[in-house]
Amino acid sequence: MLTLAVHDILWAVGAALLACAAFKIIRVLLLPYTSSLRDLPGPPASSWLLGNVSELMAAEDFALHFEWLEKYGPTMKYNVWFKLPELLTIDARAINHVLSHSQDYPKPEETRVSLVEILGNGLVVAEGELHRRQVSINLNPAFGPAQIRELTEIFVDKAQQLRDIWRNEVTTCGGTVRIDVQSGLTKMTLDAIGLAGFNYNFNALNPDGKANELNRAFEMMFQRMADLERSYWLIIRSLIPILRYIPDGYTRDTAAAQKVTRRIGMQLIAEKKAAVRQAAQSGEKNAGSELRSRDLLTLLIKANMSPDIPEDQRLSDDDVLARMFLVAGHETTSNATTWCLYALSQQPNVQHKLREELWGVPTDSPSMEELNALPYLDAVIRETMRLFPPIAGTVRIATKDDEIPLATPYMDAKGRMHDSIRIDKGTAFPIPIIGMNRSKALWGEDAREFRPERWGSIPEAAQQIPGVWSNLMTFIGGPRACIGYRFSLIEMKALVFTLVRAFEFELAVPVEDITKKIGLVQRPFVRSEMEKGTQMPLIIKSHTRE
Ligand code: HEM
Repeated sequence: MLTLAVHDILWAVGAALLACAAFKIIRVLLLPYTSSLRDLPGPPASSWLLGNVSELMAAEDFALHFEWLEKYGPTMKYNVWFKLPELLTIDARAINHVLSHSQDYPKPEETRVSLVEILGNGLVVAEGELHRRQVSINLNPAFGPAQIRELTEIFVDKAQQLRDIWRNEVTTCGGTVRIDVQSGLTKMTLDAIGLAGFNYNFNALNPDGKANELNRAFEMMFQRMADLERSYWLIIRSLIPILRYIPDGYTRDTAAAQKVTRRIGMQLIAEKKAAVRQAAQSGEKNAGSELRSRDLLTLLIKANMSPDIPEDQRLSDDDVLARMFLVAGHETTSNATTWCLYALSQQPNVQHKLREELWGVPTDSPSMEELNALPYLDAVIRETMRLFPPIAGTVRIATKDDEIPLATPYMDAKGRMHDSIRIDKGTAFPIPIIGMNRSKALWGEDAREFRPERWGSIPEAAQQIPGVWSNLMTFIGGPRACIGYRFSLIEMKALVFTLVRAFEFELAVPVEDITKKIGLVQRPFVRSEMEKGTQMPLIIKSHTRE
């Protein structure tokens, strides 16, 4: 009797689950006819199963997105699998609405879950009140101009170390050498974030080229983050939570890497807490003058131990450890600098003009103020960040039905005009970083060209872009904008200053041979050497001044 009851209950639960799944599937399949996006203008789907996915995958460097935006206007839709409509808008007012209402538009759950697996429950993935508290209490001060000024010396030292390594190679090879600049730049930025972030020497720029234990663990984590967007298994796994319990190479690798980062991270935290306590006890007022005391982790620990912070608002050691993964920034900066050297290799006049400005500075080791006082360097960095944003796009999810205001009204498929987009709860809202940065409608006909001179006066339309920095979407905007942007910009200026003074750069392969693949960042590849992985081969020659 009891067996029968259990059996019946199992059947009932199974049937309920099946009905629930069927209801969800039917609802999704009906979206092309029920979604509030259905009447937006846009290209017809090529097939029911693939929508426009195959054309999108065949297009390079977002060319199709730009073609569509020019044809259908700044607010449109295209179709993905099963003809599901996907919104695409570069309307500055709409983007501003979404970014400034960050509580209503968080990151999608699957992105957050995947990042938590790799990074732990840190700032990049925290939402709501927890995020606000973490940023306002503990992090913002550590990323302000005063702190970044202190870190400039680290950036300049590390840039000079990279310059000396390349100079040796040039000398050994008799005057010119082909170098994969991306590899050296990535090592430099890892070393810089190690020292600036937590006074840890990754020693990635070491002469024997061997990676230390923490460096290897980080390499593994970044590799896994890049895989998130490339592997079908990982995409499916992020969408179906139960699959995450199946042990695979991915979980094994990330767990092993996390074990190493946790052990070394906790040891660093304990050392820094002891040092902060000791400094407080001995009344040391001058703790900020040493390299050890200016790293971001020490600042964070000091702020967290301050008597002004109520006990219940302090971060735990685990929270602090998660904050160490701010290194999420190092590959973005090296990637942007790689594309900057590429752009300069394509524009000898710009390279020459920049070098002349840099040689006007009477020191090899400039301060933050000296770097910021160079207008052409500034314009070159802005233009690089506009044309080559390391992160091409991101996405948010509407947590409630909403009406998003538009600067430019659109005409729907039935000929009616709308000055807002109606959006249903659960709809994805992409933030097309590269789409806005390269839009002809916003930047003018030469939007796809590298032209630092444009920064003398930017078009009025571009001035509406709600970016946290420089009317660009590169670091996005609103409460969830990148907090490391000042850090990156000065690091990049230190690198470009040091390298462009020392060397002349030329592309080592025909320009058509360079392509990009999107992982975590937009990585460069050589078409005829895909097996070598990501690289940016440049011919480097020492610059000599008469
Ligand atoms: C060129 C360099 C960089 C670029 C282009 C960049 C870009 C971005 C973007 C687009 C976001 C928003 C991602 C999203 O919400 O989907 C972001 C967030 C973030 N970035 Fe950066 N970043 C750079 C460097 C850095 C550096 C050097 C650091 C730290 C030292 C850093 C720390 C962070 C943090 C902590 C967040 C999360 C902020 C939050 O959610 O409140 N970034 N970054």
